[in-house]
Amino acid sequence: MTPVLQVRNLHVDYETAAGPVHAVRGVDLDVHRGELVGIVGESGCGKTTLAYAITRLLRAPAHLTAGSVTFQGVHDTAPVSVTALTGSALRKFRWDRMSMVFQGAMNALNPVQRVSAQLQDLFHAHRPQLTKAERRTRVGELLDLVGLPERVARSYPHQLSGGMRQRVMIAMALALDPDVVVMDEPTTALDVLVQREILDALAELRRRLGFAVVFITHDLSLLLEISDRIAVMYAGRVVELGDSVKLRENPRHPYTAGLLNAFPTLRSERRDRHGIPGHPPDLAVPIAGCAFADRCGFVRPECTTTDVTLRPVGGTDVACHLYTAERQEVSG
Ligand SMILES: Nc1ncnc2c1ncn2[C@@H]1O[C@H](COP(=O)(O)OP(=O)(O)OP(=O)(O)O)[C@@H](O)[C@H]1O
Repeated sequence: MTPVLQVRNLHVDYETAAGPVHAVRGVDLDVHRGELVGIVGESGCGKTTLAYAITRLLRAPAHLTAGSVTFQGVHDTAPVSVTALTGSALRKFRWDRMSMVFQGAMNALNPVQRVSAQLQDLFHAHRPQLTKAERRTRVGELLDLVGLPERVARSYPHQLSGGMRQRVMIAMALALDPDVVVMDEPTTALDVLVQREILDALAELRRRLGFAVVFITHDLSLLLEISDRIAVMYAGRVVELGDSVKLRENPRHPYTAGLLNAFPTLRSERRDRHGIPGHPPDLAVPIAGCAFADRCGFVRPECTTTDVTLRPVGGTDVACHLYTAERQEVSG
C-alpha cells in the first residue's frame, strides 16, 4: 500500500553568520496509514527541524536545501507534493490533511480567548460552509472525543491544567480529521500520570479514527511502548529504522544499542544505566564518514573516512559499516 507520507533525501540548513549548520542531512522515511512512527535521538540531532520541514513550518534562518515530502491520504487519487505547496493550497493542506502538536503547544493557546472560540476559528477557516450552530456542535463532539467535559469550551486556557490544555491541542489537531498528526514532545512538559492518560487517549483515538502519527521524543523507553516503528536519529540522519519490537530485542546500530542501555524500560530489570560517552558532532563542520565514529566502540578504519547510508539488515534498515563489512565477508 502507498505510504501516506514519503520523505526523501531531506536536507535542512540553518544559515548562520559563521556558515551553514547542517541540521538535517538526508532523511528518508515512509509513514504508512494508521501507523505510529517514533523518531528518537539526543537533543540537537535534528528531530524538531525534521518535523518543521515535514509540516512546511520552517522559517529563516532554516532552509530546505534538498529533498521532497510526498503525501497521499485516503481521499487522494494522486500524490500531493508537500514541498511544492504554496499559498492557500498549503494553508488548506495544513490542519486538514496533516496537523501538528508541538513542544509546549499547550502554551500556544490564545490566553484571552475561550477554548470554544479557538476551536470554532479552525472550523470557520477550513469549513466555511458550517453554520454557527454546527460549529458549536462540532466543538462539543471534539472535546468529548479527547475526554474533556463540556464546560471546558467556556473556559479560558489559564483555567485549565496543563494536561487539559494539551488535550485541547490534540482536539485541535484532530478537528478536521487529518491523515497524519506530527507530534513533537507532546507530553514532555506533563507529569508522568497525566502523560500516561494522554498517551492512552491517543492510542484509543488512533484505533477509532485511523490517523497516522509521527511522534518525536528523546525518550526511547516511551517510544518502545507506543510505536509500531522507530527511526533513530543521530547528527541529522536516521541511522536505524525498524519495527519497535525488533529494535528493542536486536538493536543493530551501536548508537541504538547505546540509547537502549541509557534508558530503563518498564519491563527491564533494575541495573546501572550508562549514558553514551562523548558528544554529538558540530553540525556546522562537514562530517567525513559516520558521524557516530568517534563515540563508537566498534569503530573501523572506514568509519572515519567513508559515508554510510541506510541499508536493509535482517528486516531493519541500518546505516553502519559493521554490516557493510559483514556483507562483503559473507559474499566474498
Ligand atoms: N536558529 C538556529 N540557528 C542555528 N542552528 C540551529 C538553530 N536552531 C537549531 N539549530 C541547530 O540545528 C540542530 C538541530 O536542532 P533541533 O532543534 O532540530 O534538534 P532536536 O533533536 O529537536 O533537539 P531538542 O530535542 O533539543 O529539541 C542543532 O545542532 C541545533 O543547534
